[in-house]
Amino acid sequence: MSAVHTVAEIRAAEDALMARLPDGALMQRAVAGLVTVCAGLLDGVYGARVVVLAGGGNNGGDALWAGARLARRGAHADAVLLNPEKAHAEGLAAFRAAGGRIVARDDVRTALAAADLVLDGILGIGARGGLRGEAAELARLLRGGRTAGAVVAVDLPSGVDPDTGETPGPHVVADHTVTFGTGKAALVVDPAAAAAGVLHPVDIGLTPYLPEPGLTVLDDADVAALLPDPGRESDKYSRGVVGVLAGSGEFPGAAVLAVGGALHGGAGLVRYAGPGAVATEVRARWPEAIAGPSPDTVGRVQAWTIGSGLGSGREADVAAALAAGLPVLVDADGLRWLPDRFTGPALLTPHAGELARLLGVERDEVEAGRLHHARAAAARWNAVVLLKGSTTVLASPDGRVRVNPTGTSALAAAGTGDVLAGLAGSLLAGGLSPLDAGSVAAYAHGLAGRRAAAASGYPSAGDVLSALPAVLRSLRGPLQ
Ligand SMILES: NC(=O)C1=CN([C@@H]2O[C@H](COP(=O)(O)OP(=O)(O)OC[C@H]3O[C@@H](n4cnc5c(N)ncnc54)[C@H](OP(=O)(O)O)[C@@H]3O)[C@@H](O)[C@H]2O)[C@@H](O)CC1
Ligand SMILES: [K+]
Repeated sequence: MSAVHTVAEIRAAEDALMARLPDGALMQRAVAGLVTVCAGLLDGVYGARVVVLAGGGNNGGDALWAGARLARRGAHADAVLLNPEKAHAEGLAAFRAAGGRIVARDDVRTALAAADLVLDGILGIGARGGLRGEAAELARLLRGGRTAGAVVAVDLPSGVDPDTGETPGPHVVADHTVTFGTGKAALVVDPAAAAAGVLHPVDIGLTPYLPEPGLTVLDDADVAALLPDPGRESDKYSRGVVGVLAGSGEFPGAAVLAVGGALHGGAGLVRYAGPGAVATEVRARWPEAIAGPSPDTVGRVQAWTIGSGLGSGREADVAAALAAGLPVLVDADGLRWLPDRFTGPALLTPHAGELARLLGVERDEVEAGRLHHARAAAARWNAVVLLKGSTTVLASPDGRVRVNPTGTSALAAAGTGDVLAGLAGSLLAGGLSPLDAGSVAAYAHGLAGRRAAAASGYPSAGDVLSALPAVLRSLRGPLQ
């Protein structure tokens, strides 16, 4: 599991750690990690051209110290000082002593054009708002492809908002980000995360001083530990029975895909509720599913998945499924008929457009502030909100957040959301909490998307579904 902390938490931990260390020692740990990554990216440090962009804070200090160390190893190091009066004094002295040169304003373009590596030390966790003035102009130059070399962001791409993942204005777009101590929301939540490139975490000894993280990113081992493990003694009922209320005459395929996702998510039994013609299609594809015309008639379940392809005029069916008071997942068309507030375990799985409609804002606003809007909806409906899209975000009403790291553009295809809804509903029926069910489902779904994309250029939702069993098997091992 990787952890993400807020700037306030990082500052408090740094203060506690620095109190036990000699002056400057923490920065030197950060710089050592930064130099190692830079050296690895260069085709030899000796003779390489390195340009340091240094702002007036400690982020600029890191970059200047790193430039100094690379210069000592034979690199040609140039620095652009954005705020010369405030430049980090020790870092600048070390840079000069190592032979580094300060670039005159008129020569910045030329220096960038010749650079093998650019170190972005304009702003780190001290950022407030997007880049302004000359810093904004530099970021534009970098984005305009004025440098052939790699852009390496120090701690964060300058100008992104560390705690929200928002990009309030001009910012650097990096090829790599070397980040210190712990993760930041900006490195895992779009749109900021898209500016970070490849992440290189550097341990500076902060972990013992940091609190439990409010935001986490799961890995394979976390997901394996969370996946329900049916014992040898279990039967189909103890593994969980999931009800799927999905599909319509207009969208029968949504029901087929959602039931397919549910069948592969570990539940022992899937009960489908929907119109006869759709039920016939569902049974033709999945003879193991049981079907009935409505939530009331289909039999007992332990969780409901509601919404994929429901179309219009299904309010009564949705109300009937919700009335059972069971753990529930609501997706797609089902989101039109939410209760005022959930009182039991609930997982909502909107994409940005659906969440925008729920909250009465524009889709662009949701895309620009994914964390904020997912949290707002979680608080408003007392439900876990899984906001789909680039960097899927899950916000729980208790304040916890998870970000899914396995997303892929392969999932941007019709029907993949139905598969996810079925899968997550199945995990709910298997006893997982909405936050665990949503994050495990998103993780496995992303891996299935990647696996399907590796096998076929542009995978369909059916391909993603077909890839799920192998993904789940590789995560949890075979059933005993
Ligand atoms: N603490 C430690 O020991 C360690 C810290 N470490 C490193 O320190 C970094 C944090 O350093 P930091 O706190 O000095 O803040 P930083 O990100 O350099 O920015 C502050 C400067 O930016 C300016 N500024 C702000 N917004 C702006 C804008 N929109 N556009 C333009 N300017 C803007 C602001 O100016 P002001 O507005 O105050 O005049 C101020 O000059 C951290 O990310 C990591 O890299 C590591 O070495 C590990 C050990
Ligand atoms: K930076």
